[in-house]
Amino acid sequence: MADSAQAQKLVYLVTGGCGFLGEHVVRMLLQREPRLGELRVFDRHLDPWLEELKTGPVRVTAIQGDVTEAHEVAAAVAGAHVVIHTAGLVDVFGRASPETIHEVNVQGTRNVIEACVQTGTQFLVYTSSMEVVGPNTKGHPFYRGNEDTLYEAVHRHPYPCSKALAERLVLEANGREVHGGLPLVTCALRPTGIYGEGHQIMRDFYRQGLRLGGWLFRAIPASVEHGRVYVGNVAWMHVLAARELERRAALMGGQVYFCYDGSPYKSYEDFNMEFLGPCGLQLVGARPLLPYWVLVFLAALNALLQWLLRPLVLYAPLLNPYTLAVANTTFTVSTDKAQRHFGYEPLFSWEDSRTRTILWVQAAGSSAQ
Ligand SMILES: NC(=O)C1=CN([C@@H]2O[C@H](COP(=O)(O)OP(=O)(O)OC[C@H]3O[C@@H](n4cnc5c(N)ncnc54)[C@H](O)[C@@H]3O)[C@@H](O)[C@H]2O)C=CC1
Ligand SMILES: CC(C)CCC[C@@H](C)[C@H]1CC[C@H]2[C@@H]3[C@H](O)CC4=CC(=O)CC[C@]4(C)[C@H]3CC[C@]12C
Repeated sequence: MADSAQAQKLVYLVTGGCGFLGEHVVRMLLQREPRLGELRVFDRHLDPWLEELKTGPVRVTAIQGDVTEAHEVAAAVAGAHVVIHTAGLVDVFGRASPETIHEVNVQGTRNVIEACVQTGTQFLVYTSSMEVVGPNTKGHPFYRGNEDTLYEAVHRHPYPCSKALAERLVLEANGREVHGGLPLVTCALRPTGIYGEGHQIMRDFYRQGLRLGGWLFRAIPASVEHGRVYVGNVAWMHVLAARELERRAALMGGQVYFCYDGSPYKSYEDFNMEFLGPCGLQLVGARPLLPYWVLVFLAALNALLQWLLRPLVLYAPLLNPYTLAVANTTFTVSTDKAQRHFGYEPLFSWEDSRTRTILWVQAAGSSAQ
């Protein structure tokens, strides 16, 4: 697509395009990618809002499919110029089995790579995660780190294990020859905790706070910083990376980029209060109300109950040993690599991101969606 780049209309495929992040990527492409000719949205579950998008100038093709099915992926990838692979099983609560998480996140990614190679698609952007790095099982802090910061990445939980393996597959595939003889160019974007319109855990916290009469109770010390990034900026970073991969293949190919923006460094709960506070909730306690060992005990109890009840019912509360460790370990990034490599600047300021999220929480919290 080199010479006629300005004129040629491109075909993009977004896997997981109906998910929280995927929807934002899809809408961002339609708004901000002038070379877009066709947008293929591939997901296991197609959402009704896709229908509205079909009336615009860009051809939007909804494809119901499963990334674990190699033939379905190959059919969707055939003829695409760029793939943004954001589909994944995000489960840190024990809802799915480790085998299923591996199958979707690792084998699904392998299928996407092989489909690119077989069909001649040259550009692949993969949605990785901060979890590929940490927090690690030892609870070491990662304080304002960047892509080159040395950190002992040790995983045991199926989700980070699967994201780390999948990211490695994507990076190792960079440079492979695709059908037609050209090299595959890949990169991986690593969001920290994403927030914004569509963030289900935020909505759940809001509803829980309403049920408790407007109160939430501090569980984690305010001094523990947790990295967060606005979904619109994560989507924008995907769109920009996908666009620039062709022009800057030598620089960007095989690289990883943390996703970042101007969101403040705060604890997980204090950050959530930036949105839940204006929606009428209050966080009780300058310090955690329960001693940490009680939380550790409750998290272990939840894990035991999950295991005992599994034959009868799925018990998957938010608090378990893994989520407690993540929430209780400082992990924040400070980097400008995406700016240096492909000119990324956040599209949404912190104030914009905050306002948009508050409006969504207010609407989502009071409706049944
Ligand atoms: N939510 C977060 O804070 C973060 C998410 N990520 C990554 O971002 C990506 C998107 O995550 P979210 O939007 O939060 O999750 P999500 O669950 O809202 O979206 C994932 C989408 O993938 C689809 N999907 C799942 N299994 C599939 C399969 N077998 N075949 C086809 N489609 C399938 C789902 O139907 C869903 O629409 C994931 O790869 C996740 O690992 C990375 C860092 C942080
Ligand atoms: C008081 C409790 C201990 C609070 C529980 C909060 C947890 C449910 C969430 C705290 C940190 C979140 C994770 C973090 O933002 C990093 C993530 C990256 C991903 O790729 C997927 C999601 C997640 C694991 C995210 C999940 C919820 C938390 C564990």
